[in-house]
Amino acid sequence: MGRVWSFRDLSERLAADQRIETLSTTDALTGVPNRRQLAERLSSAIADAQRRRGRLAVLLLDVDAFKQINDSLGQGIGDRVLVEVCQRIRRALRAGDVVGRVGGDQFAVLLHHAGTEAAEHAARRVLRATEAPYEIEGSQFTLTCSIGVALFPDAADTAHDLLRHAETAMQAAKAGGRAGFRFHRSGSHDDEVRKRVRLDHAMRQALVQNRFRLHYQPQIDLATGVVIGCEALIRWKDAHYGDISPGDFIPVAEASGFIVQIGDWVLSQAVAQAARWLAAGTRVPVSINVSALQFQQSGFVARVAQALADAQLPPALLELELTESILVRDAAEALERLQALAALGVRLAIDDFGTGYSSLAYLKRFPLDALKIDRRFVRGLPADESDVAIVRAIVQMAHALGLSVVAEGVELPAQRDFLAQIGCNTYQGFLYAPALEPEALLHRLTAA
Ligand SMILES: Nc1nc2c(ncn2[C@@H]2O[C@@H]3COP(=O)(O)O[C@H]4[C@@H](O)[C@H](n5cnc6c(=O)[nH]c(N)nc65)O[C@@H]4COP(=O)(O)O[C@H]3[C@H]2O)c(=O)[nH]1
Repeated sequence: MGRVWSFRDLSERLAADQRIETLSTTDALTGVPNRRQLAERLSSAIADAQRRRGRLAVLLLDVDAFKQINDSLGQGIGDRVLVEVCQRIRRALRAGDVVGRVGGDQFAVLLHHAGTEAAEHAARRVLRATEAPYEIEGSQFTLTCSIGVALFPDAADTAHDLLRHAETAMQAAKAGGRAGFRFHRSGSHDDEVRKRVRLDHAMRQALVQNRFRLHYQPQIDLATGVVIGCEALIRWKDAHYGDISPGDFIPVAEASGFIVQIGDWVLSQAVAQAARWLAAGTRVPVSINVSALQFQQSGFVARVAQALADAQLPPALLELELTESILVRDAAEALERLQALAALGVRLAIDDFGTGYSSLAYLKRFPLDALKIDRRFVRGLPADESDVAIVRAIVQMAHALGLSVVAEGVELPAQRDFLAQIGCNTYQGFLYAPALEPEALLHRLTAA
């Protein structure tokens, strides 16, 4: 049966809704916003400050040793203490500032338009106000509070993070002897810098102490299944840090410039290894990764020539993998350098193709031999339509330009089979083998 709503029903309903809304956003004991409402008000204040390029501060206050008050004077008095603390905080602040109860004995304060100085004044006022003697139901006592302060935009730019940082600062105030306040110190950036500096230092030690190794990942001809080359990948086992991935330390070396020395070491090690394999009767071309900074060194071409001469390696057994960014950055100079390298007789490949900006037509200007398709495009093969379209297009156009194509990161037979079917030339990936120690690679080659 249908329900007929009267005005009375409606107004009761609205009142009930209002009550529910109030209960879910207000702290029942003190009547101030609860954590949820405070976080909402903080979020909108942040959005507003962002628009105005303004500032704000969050204070997180915790009553010191509140449990003792509860235990010795009883929970009833404990509750009244919290109500009084809350009133004192409100009176110590400006009209527009917001106080909320965010935990048992924790209050948070949102100070609009406040920077360091204003936040410090407010924290001092709140501490003074809450430290004045209390008299509740005949009991007289004093208490202290600890406050943590976090500023927007200095410490964080979300309500959640500001509250979190204010809490950490409050805990620091407690650890520092209570009854005081602390600002959040944004250590994360400094920590990051320190970490990078330590890693850079450790890398320099590692090179001197000969802790780097090269492993070699086989590259397989898709038409014949024969290993026709390998990619040298650097490995670092540090005495203190353990195994460190090149994905972690190469970017640090690139940022500090140390990549030039590492790259030089890789070059001489890789050509020496290929020369040893050749001397042992196995002809395996080696590819090495060349960073942009290394490539841009004025002596780079001469260095490559020297390394080949030192190892007496035929240049055709060395391939340099360059990133697309090398071609895009200073095209005229890059072209000259690539021509000099091609004249030496080394092979040139573009690594991680598809992730940069160069178009295939643009590649025509450079004396390249191969393109390596980034493993991100290989991952979705053969099911992902867009990966299929991209890989197909790269293979077709590369072939039109006379370049051979190497697919990276092949992990599944279905990926390999699809690549073979569309005429891709070579693949590498865990499906055949990860990067192997030189002896293990030779073993795979001779056992095959
Ligand atoms: N998921 C998956 N990954 C596969 C598969 N097959 C190979 N890989 C990994 O893919 C990376 C391929 O090297 P990259 O794209 O040149 O990416 C390299 C390269 O940019 C850089 N790097 C490594 N060695 C050197 C080096 O000697 N010199 C320079 N400049 N960079 C290097 O570090 C990056 C990471 O190297 P690694 O950690 O050795 O990671 C290697 C390799 O171990 C596979 O089937 N699936």
